[in-house]
Amino acid sequence: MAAQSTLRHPQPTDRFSRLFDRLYEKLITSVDSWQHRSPRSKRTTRLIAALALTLTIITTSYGGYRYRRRKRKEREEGRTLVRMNSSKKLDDGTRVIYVPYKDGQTRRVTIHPTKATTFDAHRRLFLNPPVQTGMVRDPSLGVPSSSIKPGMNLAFLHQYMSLMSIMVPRWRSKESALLVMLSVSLIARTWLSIFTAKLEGRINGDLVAAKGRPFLKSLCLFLGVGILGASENHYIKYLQAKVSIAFRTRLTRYIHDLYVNPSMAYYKLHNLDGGVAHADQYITQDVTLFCDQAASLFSSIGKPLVDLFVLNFQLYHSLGRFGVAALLTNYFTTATLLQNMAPPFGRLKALEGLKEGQFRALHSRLIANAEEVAFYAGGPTEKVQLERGFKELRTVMQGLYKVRVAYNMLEDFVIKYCWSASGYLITSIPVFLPMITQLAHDRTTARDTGKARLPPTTDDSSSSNRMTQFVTNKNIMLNLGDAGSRLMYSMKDLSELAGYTSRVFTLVSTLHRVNANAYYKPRNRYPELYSLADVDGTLAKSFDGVRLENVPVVAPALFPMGGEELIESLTFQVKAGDHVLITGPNGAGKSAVARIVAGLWPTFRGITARPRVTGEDGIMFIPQRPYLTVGTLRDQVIYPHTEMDMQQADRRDAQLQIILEQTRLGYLPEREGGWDTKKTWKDVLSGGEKQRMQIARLLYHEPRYAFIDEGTSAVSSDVEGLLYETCKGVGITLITISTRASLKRYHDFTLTLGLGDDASGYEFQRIGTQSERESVEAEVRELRDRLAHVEEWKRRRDEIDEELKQVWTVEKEEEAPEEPESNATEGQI
Ligand SMILES: Nc1ncnc2c1ncn2[C@@H]1O[C@H](COP(=O)(O)OP(=O)(O)OP(=O)(O)O)[C@@H](O)[C@H]1O
Repeated sequence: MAAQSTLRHPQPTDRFSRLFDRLYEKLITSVDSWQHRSPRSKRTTRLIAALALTLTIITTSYGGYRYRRRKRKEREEGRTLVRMNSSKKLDDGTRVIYVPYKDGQTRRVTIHPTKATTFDAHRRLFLNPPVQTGMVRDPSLGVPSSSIKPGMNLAFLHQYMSLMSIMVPRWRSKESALLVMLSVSLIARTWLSIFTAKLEGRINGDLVAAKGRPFLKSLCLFLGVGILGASENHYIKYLQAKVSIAFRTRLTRYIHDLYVNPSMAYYKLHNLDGGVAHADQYITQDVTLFCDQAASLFSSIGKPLVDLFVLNFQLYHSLGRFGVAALLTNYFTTATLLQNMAPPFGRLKALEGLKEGQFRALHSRLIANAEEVAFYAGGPTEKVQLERGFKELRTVMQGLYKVRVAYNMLEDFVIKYCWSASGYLITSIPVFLPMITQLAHDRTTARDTGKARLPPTTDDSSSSNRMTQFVTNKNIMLNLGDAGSRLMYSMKDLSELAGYTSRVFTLVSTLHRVNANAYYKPRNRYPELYSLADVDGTLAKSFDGVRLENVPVVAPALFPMGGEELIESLTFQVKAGDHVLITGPNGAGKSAVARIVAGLWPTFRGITARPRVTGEDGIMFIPQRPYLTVGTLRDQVIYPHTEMDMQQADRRDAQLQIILEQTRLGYLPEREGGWDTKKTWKDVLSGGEKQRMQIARLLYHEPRYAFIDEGTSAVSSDVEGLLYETCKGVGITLITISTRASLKRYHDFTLTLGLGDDASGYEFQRIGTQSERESVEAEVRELRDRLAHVEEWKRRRDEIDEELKQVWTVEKEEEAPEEPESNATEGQI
């Protein structure tokens, strides 16, 4: 028979080849028909093609040129911005930062702010969880009740999924891609485990049957697979770390957007809401632990689950239904047993986090107030507090480790020994009871070899086969045991994750409550008077001036308690050019007025009106305690501007120098080594210098109105006057809070608080008017009257002393009756 020509197409036999051929023929036919239909000659076609090619080359080159030019410009801009350690802020709030990259290059990173619509959508998840989760207890509290204990329950599922919607915002996000890559790697790793188990089985089988060549071949393959397996393991760990960082980045940015924003949640959270103490610890430590655990969840739970599924499927082929059923029964029984005996790790972890935060806060406090404590020599007292904080933390930690060690012992015994023993028992089924698994074995072999049944075997080959099968099964069992134990261990991780999830969820939901002002009035009853659910006033921010109309001055209490009323109803107005001095005794509520106007404290009733913007052309507040920021000397003057803002405002260092001269701080740049010097300014500058620096800030920003709260109390009186005159000279309307009557000369009005018997009265007067003079005279008269009584009070005090002496003498005599008697006896003798 003639050999078939190799040039001839062999007849495609499979379905795929037939489909391919059909498609290919269709394509050729359509190209032919298009050529026949085209009226153009070959020359025209060539001309068009040449033109198209030229055009493509030109546009591509131009595009490439523009791309390179843009990149170069970006690099140059990046270098400048990196040098200035600054960032660009776009109109939509997007920040572009340039970070150093390899070999002096820079990389542009764009940070988009979280959209308002995203916050709106999430608010429902965080403030109104489904009823089934059991998290809604008291709707008036606004946030889900924290009384739900962290653990494996529906509340945890809801909390976890809500946080996941922040960390993986879209299917097409970078985080989704990372998770897909991680899942694929985990599946690949499982496949490699099975492959290795089979290979080991084959190596052992070849060894028993003394087959040299196949043995060496399998050994080489084993080494190759080993390289893949080892790299795969580390790649999985790398991916897991990347997922954790990506999660943390998303979550931290989201929390920062909620925490440090124009609604000043960073102030309100601690001073008004109180739902979360030590937010710093939540943001730094708990978020990190949560992200690490959440990222490792995919490996610690996802991988064992995939392993269990795939490996059980494999075992089903070798051990049959009976084996797998026995195996699964064993797993479920022990898993249920362990689950029921597991201590509440989630709750304990959450408690540990809380105590850790409190201990850290004590240390932060000591660092922040080191000088004051040192002056008082208060070290021993502070130490007692620190040790108390640590003792509380230690008690929780010890409790956690105690319950953990007992549980771990049980877990290890069950997983390592009971499971291994039952594993060996089940693996031996095909050896001792071949009839049970014969069917499955035949089916598997048929699939592997393509034959329906194995040929009859000799004794040697049958023992080699048994060896191969046993080692394969044993390895798969070991992998299965490992997967099962990892799943069991991860249950503990899961319950710890529940603790972190609960803490992070509480932080995010409380921040949502603060931002949305979600303090609802309770149904069927009145809210606490002057609580956050009882705010009926208005803060209007589009007024040229400062005006309070029937506003009660209330020192607020933490939600849901009611605040303390300092002044029942305050009304006054400050127009441009009318400088006002707010005065009165300590604690009368002077700074409270500034807090209400700044929007830190609520306007419970009435109307507060103020300019829209803070800073230039608006209003500025100089707080009682001077604040110095982290950064250069320049940053101290321009705060809250950054260097970038200063450039955009077209301001120069020379102008800053003039401002410092005006505040008598002109020597600072030279003394400190220039504008770019970075120091801990809080410790470098004296009390008076700090206050003068605050006035320098005022002169830099030139607002229309400025509240100065005891801003010059440490400044010498000659410089004080000069500072006030300079501020007035540049057109700033001053609203000064001070107890110094001497400051009246720089102001036009006084608002005196704390008048009357209960110190809740007030008076708003123009300085120098008849009534103001009369009220000052009345005050002086009152003081004189009081002084006139001093001699009388002294006399009365002496009388009381005399009376008391007599009482004490009588008491003493009554207390010691024995002594006179003995004296008398002595006298008689
Ligand atoms: N964050 C706060 N939460 C609750 N109450 C506060 C808070 N800050 C201050 N208070 C209270 O409000 C009252 C008024 O405080 P404010 O600071 O306005 O007094 P002041 O008149 O400025 O006194 P001083 O002259 O001592 O500065 C005080 O009784 C004070 O204890």
